[in-house]
Amino acid sequence: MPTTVIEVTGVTKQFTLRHQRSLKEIAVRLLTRKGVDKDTFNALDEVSFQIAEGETVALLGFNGSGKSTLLKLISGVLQPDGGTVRTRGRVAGLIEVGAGFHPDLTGRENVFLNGAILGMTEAQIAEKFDEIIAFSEIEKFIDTEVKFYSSGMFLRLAFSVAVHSDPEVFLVDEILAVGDEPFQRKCLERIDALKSEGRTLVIVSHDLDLVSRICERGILLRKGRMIGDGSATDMVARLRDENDQ
Ligand SMILES: Nc1ncnc2c1ncn2[C@@H]1O[C@H](COP(=O)(O)OP(=O)(O)OP(=O)(O)O)[C@@H](O)[C@H]1O
Repeated sequence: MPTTVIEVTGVTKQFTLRHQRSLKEIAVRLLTRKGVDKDTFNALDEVSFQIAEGETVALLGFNGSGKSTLLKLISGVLQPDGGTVRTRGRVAGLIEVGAGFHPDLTGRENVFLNGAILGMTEAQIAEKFDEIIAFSEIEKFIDTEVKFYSSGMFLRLAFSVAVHSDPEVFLVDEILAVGDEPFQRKCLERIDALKSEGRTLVIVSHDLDLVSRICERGILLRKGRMIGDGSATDMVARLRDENDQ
C-alpha cells in the first residue's frame, strides 16, 4: 500500500463577500436588525480526497472554482473552516509569487529566509546556495533588495529555492504565468525530474495540455465542490465538455 501524503477530509473554506452600501442602506439594515453586512460563501464545500506518495495530480476547474484555495490549504498558508487537511513530509512549492519573501531584504537574504520557512537549516541553505542562484540565473541582482525585482525575477528565485528544498510534496500554482520561455522549459524539466524521483506533485494550471502531460490524476472542481476524480486526461476531457455546453 502506498503511503498517503495528503489527506483532505470534508474541507470547507468560507470567504466573506463585501458589499458597498450607502449610509441609508446601512441604517436600514441596522434598524431591521439584519446587522452589518456579512455574506459568506463557500469557496470550498465538503471536499475530500487522498493523495498517495508519488502521485502527480492536477487540480482542474474554471476560474473561481477553488483550485488555488485548495492548494493554499494543502500548503498550510490557509486553514479550513471545516474538515481537516493532513500532510506528511516536507511540503514546498510555488503558491503565490513573492509569498515568503521580504521586500526590504536582498535576494541573498531572502534565499535564507525562504529556505528557513520551507524547513531547511541554515547549513543546508548555505550548501545549496550557489546551485539555487545558478538555477535562478539572477546572480547579478542577488544583492539587490527584492522590491526592485521584476515578477519574473521573483518567480525565478522562489521556484529555485522551493525546488532545492528537497520537498516530498511539491505544489505549483500557475508556474509558468510570469516566467519567460527558456525558464519555463527549465522549470518543466525540473518538475519532470522530481516526478521521476517519485516525489508527489500537485499542480494548478489552465494549460490543460501541459497538465495532462505532467499529471496522471485529475481532481475536478466546480464552484467549490469536487465533481470528478480520475485520470488527468479524462478529467481534462470533462472540463472541456463543460466548456462546450
Ligand atoms: N482571500 C480571499 N478573500 C475572499 N474571497 C476569496 C479569497 N481567496 C479566494 N477567494 C474567492 O474564492 C473563490 C475561489 O478562488 P480560487 O482562487 O481558489 O479559485 P481558482 O479556481 O484558483 O480560480 P482561478 O482559475 O481564477 O485562479 C473565488 O470566488 C475567489 O474570489
